[in-house]
Amino acid sequence: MADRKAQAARRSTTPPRRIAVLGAGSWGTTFAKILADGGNGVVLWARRPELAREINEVKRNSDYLEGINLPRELRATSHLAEAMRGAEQVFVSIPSQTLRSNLDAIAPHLGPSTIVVSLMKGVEKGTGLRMSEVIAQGLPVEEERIAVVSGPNLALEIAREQPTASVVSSSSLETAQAVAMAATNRYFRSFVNTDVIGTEFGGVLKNLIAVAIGIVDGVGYGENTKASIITRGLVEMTDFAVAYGAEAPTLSGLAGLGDLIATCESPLSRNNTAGRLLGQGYSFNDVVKQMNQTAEGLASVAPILRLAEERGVEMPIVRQVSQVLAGTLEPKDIAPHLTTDDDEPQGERTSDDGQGRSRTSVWRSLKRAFDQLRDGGGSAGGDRS
Ligand SMILES: NC(=O)c1ccc[n+]([C@@H]2O[C@H](COP(=O)([O-])OP(=O)(O)OC[C@H]3O[C@@H](n4cnc5c(N)ncnc54)[C@H](O)[C@@H]3O)[C@@H](O)[C@H]2O)c1
Ligand SMILES: O=P(O)(O)OC[C@H](O)CO
Repeated sequence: MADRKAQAARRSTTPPRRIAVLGAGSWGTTFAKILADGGNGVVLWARRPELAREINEVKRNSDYLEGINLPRELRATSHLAEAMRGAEQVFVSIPSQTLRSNLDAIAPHLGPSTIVVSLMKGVEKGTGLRMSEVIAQGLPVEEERIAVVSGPNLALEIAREQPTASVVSSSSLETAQAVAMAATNRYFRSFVNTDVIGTEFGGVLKNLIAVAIGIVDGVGYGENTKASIITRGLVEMTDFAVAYGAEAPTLSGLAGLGDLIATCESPLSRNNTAGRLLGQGYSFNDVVKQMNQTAEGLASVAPILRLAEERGVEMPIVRQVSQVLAGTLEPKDIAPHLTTDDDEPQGERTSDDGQGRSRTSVWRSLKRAFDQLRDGGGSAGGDRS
């Protein structure tokens, strides 16, 4: 309580932060609203001048957020330099597969202490890199000034100001806190952690499970099938992320389980919608043609399976999704029980008991926890306020 009061007092006495949001699609525009409603000075970069004009003149983004009134203080521009001038924090919200090609244009406008924040939930197809890794490769910014935001964040619900929480993660707790301070308002709360790998992979992997849920929904299966896929899906997500260095508790937090529930349950989810169309019998190409917004899961399936293979992680549900996308598995045959070629009954491996993880990943987690204790701290995973 005292903390909250101190925070509020600090907010009312500090001048507004200057913030740029790059990408005026549904999430970029919603996030710009979150930040503007948090008292920050926000400029939103839209590629199309007519969209920037609509946002400035009538405070609407009718293509992406129908019926939503945007804050009066929010400004938009189609000039990247103007959006980024003097920005302390730059939030990037464009499709993951387009990030790298935008970095050269962004780089010259970064200040020496600008924080760069990824709002994206995909991995790069060719390299399998997470978005924060692509940013680190392509921009002159140290790892400590890179953050990611991920959580159960369906844009339209938040644009309607429905209470929501999310996670800001950075290898620097100070950076995560600075971003979380900016990205908190009366309807949106940002928690922090330093598990960038877990937070980012949570957002990527839940998309793949949401495609699976959409597929079985489209076929007409009911709640048992979906609950089985969600539960087994969380095991796959945790096994994979831990094998790549994530803290297991992060996958049980907002950026893992939280986002998995939101995305699997909501018809607002584009990944879920894409899956439903596949389940109804549309081909992959038809689905891509019908989607007028970004469904990141479709591009992430192949690189995630490649990465899983490299570390010996089994991902039967994600593999079945890739087979449905390729047209080699009938949507009606997707099932959580197809986990092994072996007919022997398997022990149930849950996401929190560690038994399902390979010995190497359990060992890696233990070693990391031990190293943190030995080095006198650092922050473990889990969502912290
Ligand atoms: N919409 C959500 O609810 C939501 C929530 C959390 C995270 N995300 C993530 O945010 C990211 C953006 O998603 P979105 O929902 O805003 O997508 P969107 O399809 O609504 O908007 C994408 C935006 O990127 C722009 N864009 C497209 N190609 C581009 C290019 N080559 N260069 C620059 N800009 C380009 C488009 O003009 C548009 O403004 C995705 O990674 C998504 O997973 C979305
Ligand atoms: O619409 P989706 O499927 O991209 O999901 C949006 C958000 O990631 C939900 O947290």
